[in-house]
Amino acid sequence: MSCRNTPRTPKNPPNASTPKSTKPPKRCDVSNGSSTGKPNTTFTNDGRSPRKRVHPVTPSRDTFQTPTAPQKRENPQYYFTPDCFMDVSLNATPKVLKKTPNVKERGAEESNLTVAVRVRPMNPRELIMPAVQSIIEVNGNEVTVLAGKTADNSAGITRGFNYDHTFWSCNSEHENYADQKVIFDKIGAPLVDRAFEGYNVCLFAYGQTSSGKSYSMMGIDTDNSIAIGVNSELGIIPRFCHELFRRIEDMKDTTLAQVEVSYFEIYNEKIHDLLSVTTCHNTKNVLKVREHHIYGPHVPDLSAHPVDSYTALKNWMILGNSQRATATTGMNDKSSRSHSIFTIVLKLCDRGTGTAGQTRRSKISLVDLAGSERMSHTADNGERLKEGISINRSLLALGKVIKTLGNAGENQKHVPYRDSVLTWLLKC
Ligand SMILES: Nc1ncnc2c1ncn2[C@@H]1O[C@H](COP(=O)(O)OP(=O)(O)OP(=O)(O)O)[C@@H](O)[C@H]1O
Repeated sequence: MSCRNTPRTPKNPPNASTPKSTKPPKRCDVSNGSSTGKPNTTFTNDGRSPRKRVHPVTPSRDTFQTPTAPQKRENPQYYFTPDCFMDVSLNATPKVLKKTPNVKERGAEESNLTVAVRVRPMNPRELIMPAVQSIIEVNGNEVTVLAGKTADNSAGITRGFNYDHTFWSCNSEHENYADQKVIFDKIGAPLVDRAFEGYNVCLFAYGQTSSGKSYSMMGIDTDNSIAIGVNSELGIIPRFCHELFRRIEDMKDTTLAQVEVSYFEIYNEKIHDLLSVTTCHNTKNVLKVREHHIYGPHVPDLSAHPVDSYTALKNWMILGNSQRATATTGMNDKSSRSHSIFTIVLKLCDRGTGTAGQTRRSKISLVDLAGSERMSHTADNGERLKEGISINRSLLALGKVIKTLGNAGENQKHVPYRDSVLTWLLKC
């Protein structure tokens, strides 16, 4: 589908199949993984608590039209609202929204925020370091850190932390070993469900540098095949996209679906479009964030690309990954030097017998954050140092925002979203 504020850059990259227009609604989840024998965390917010505003989809920018839509065109608010902020169609509001109990009534397990921790195996660098051993243990949903453990296993201090999910990925012989498929099934698949119900979802990976965030989110494409089953190293994002199109195929007789993707990075507090076909590798255009008076911060000039198959989407994903800023640091041979945000907009319309069916729209944000780092371990030259400072500063801002939201209570304090581009954009 076409977006008023989103210039339609040239079609799909080489090999991409013919695009189809589509624009979706939203839902939100977050996830992060761990590394270095240390846990990486994954937060998921399935947006089960309805996104504040629910309103009909505007016909001028949506292929799917509702009978009442033409009236909305006369309202300037609808004219200038970016497509990415078009929430769930009023008529198609999922029933679960209406049934959502208030916070006091529901248990923690029904929270719309899920946090998972994954423990990765030690890497070759850690394995050859003298006297290095794992200090993490996972039991059920608890992670235990043996903070004072010594080489001879003498007494130490232990600390336990509980999460919604914990994953042990250190040795494949372990009975609870969690591979990429297990991670997706537990963390990613429920978000696909929510997205098809019309919620916005956001999943992000958070952790220190080299903890395995990119591995968990994107994984490794070992055989360049579109078949997920034969490629065990693929991460949550490709699996999510594959599952999305599998379900669309299953429901094609009853539901018309449109999918659109965007991919951008925040590098040194600047936004770069990773899917811009006009971008030269070393001269990326810097995009601006704009604050919409109703729908909040957005990136008006970000390109959005309609896709009609997993193959087409994968071509965009490969292009975006190739343009992402990475570098070798003292901690990671291919360290992400930017936060990347892969966005899918899914729009579903029931094939009704009448003139127009009901529309559900969901925005899916899959975020691979850059890792926090100690300058003494990673920063070996001026550029890395500058990147590291920027990364740490924005992660600090993210921490402050999460903390403020968590402590907000009834006396909601000022939430410092504007302290970094990342938190400003994630505000919506
Ligand atoms: N669960 C895992 N199983 C096997 N290897 C892993 C796993 N997690 C991470 N790795 C490996 O560890 C290394 C570092 O992982 P990755 O690059 O994903 O870390 P990162 O957290 O994204 O780092 P940065 O923040 O610096 O970008 C990679 O070589 C990756 O293949």
